[in-house]
Amino acid sequence: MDGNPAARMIGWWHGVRASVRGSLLLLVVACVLPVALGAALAIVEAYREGRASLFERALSSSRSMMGVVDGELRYAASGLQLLATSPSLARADFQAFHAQASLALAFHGGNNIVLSAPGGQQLLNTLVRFGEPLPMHGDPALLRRVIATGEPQVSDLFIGGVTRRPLVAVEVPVKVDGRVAYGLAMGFFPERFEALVSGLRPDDDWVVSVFDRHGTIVARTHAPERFVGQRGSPALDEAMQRSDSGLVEAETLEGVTVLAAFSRSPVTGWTVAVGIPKEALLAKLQRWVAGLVAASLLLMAVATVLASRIAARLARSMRSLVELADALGRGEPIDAPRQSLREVDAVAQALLRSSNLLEARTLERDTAHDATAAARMDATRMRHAAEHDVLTGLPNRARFVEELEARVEECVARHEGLAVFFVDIDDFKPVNDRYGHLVGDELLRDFAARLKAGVRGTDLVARLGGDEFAVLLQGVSPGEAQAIAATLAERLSAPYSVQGTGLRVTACIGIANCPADGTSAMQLLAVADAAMYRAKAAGKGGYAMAANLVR
Ligand SMILES: Nc1nc2c(ncn2[C@@H]2O[C@H](COP(=O)(O)OP(=O)(O)OP(=O)(O)O)[C@@H](O)[C@H]2O)c(=O)[nH]1
Repeated sequence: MDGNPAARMIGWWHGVRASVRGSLLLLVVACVLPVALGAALAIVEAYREGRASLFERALSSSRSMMGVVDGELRYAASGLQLLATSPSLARADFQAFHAQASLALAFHGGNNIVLSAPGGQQLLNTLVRFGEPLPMHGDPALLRRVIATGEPQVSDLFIGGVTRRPLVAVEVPVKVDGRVAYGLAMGFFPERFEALVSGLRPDDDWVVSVFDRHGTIVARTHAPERFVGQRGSPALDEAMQRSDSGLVEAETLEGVTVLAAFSRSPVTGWTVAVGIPKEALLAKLQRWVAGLVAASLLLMAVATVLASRIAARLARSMRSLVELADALGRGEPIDAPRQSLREVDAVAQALLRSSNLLEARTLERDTAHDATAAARMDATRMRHAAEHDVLTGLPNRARFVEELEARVEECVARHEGLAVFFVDIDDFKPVNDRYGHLVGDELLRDFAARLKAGVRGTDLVARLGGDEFAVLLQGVSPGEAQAIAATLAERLSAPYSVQGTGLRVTACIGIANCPADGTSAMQLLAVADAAMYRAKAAGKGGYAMAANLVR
């Protein structure tokens, strides 16, 4: 048993009796399947690349949005720093500063400007008319950081003291005589940042969120009223805690699966996250897959139809070849009409040539056979004519002598008895003379028949010529021969009726016995002839043994 799987496979393949149609369909599947698989792999690869490219776009978008947010805050800080140098502040002329701050606010996207004492008491708020009572600083921690560092600071999301709404602020220190005398802040509503990042999105589906240093949503392009103030989705939140920028597949707070990228600002510690719905990518993939499936099915259908047609055509051609071959096998003449397939046509023409050749050979053989049969018939006829008498149909002298020679040899070898009768009609000439030769002929035929009927079927009766006949009796003793001759002479002398004429003739029989009277055909015939003459001499109508004359 061959253990090689490849050899076993080849062996199995050779053992399979497949139809043309089945083989062609297998070919179709074998061709289409790898193409479809290749296309599927290409789609998967394209999906991977598309995913990577989307991540890349999301990341670069998050960086550029972060830059814009940073720019806005920086711009606010620089505006505040400029405002902080106002002589009105040095003079503590807050009313004049209120007017200056309100004017400066118009050049920024901020909501208000607030001046606070180091202890947290708001001294001035552009949202409130000068002189009216003011609340405490909304984000005391921010003020403390500003005082502690002497540098501009950006807040986290907090609830504004006047607006009672979530907002963020940029605050700078106002130094008088070298020490921080106030905190000057510009507040922003989340909508300001929403507007900034929204304008940078290439697609409205993109979900962009701006987070403060603690991961709280400061602004959001989608449903800000629901989610500002909350933390991001757990996966994104976790990723943002781990690193300053990165990529993550996560669900938004609404439950939409997105490919998200985030970047943290090294300046403010804020983070911008951009989420691109995966659905768009999947929809594209679905379109590709649907296209691939449709193309594969179409290709398969077209190929199957073509294969079926080719198979049907081949099968038809093959069937016609089988019919031709069967007809050829039966030896029938065949007609091979032109086939549409070149190879099949070549076989059909070859079968036609074979048929023609076979027909020609058969004709030749039949002709030769007919000639042989005719020749054989002629030879048989000639042989028969050469060995038989035309009138009576009995073997003639030559045949009788030939047979006698053979039988004599046998009898001598076996020590068996054999007798030869020489029979001659008495006074036949007068019959001819009186009744004519036709009557004579008829009488000769009747005589021959009676002679034949008077001996055994195995005995050979021959006409030697004229009115002379001979009989060969094998296996008889001289005594038996004599008895047979006596009976025969008796029967032969009974009246004949020829053409309505009653005739009476007798015959003389000369008997020679082998081996007593001779051991050769000619010898025995001559002895019998002599005995017959002796019988005639004795008075006709009798028989005579070679040695003795009886009656
Ligand atoms: N009708 C007919 N006659 C034949 C034929 N052959 C020989 N003969 C005749 O047979 C006759 C024989 O006569 P013969 O030999 O003289 O003998 P026979 O007349 O019988 O006289 P015996 O023999 O002495 O008794 C001849 O007249 C032949 O012409 C034949 O085929 N047909």
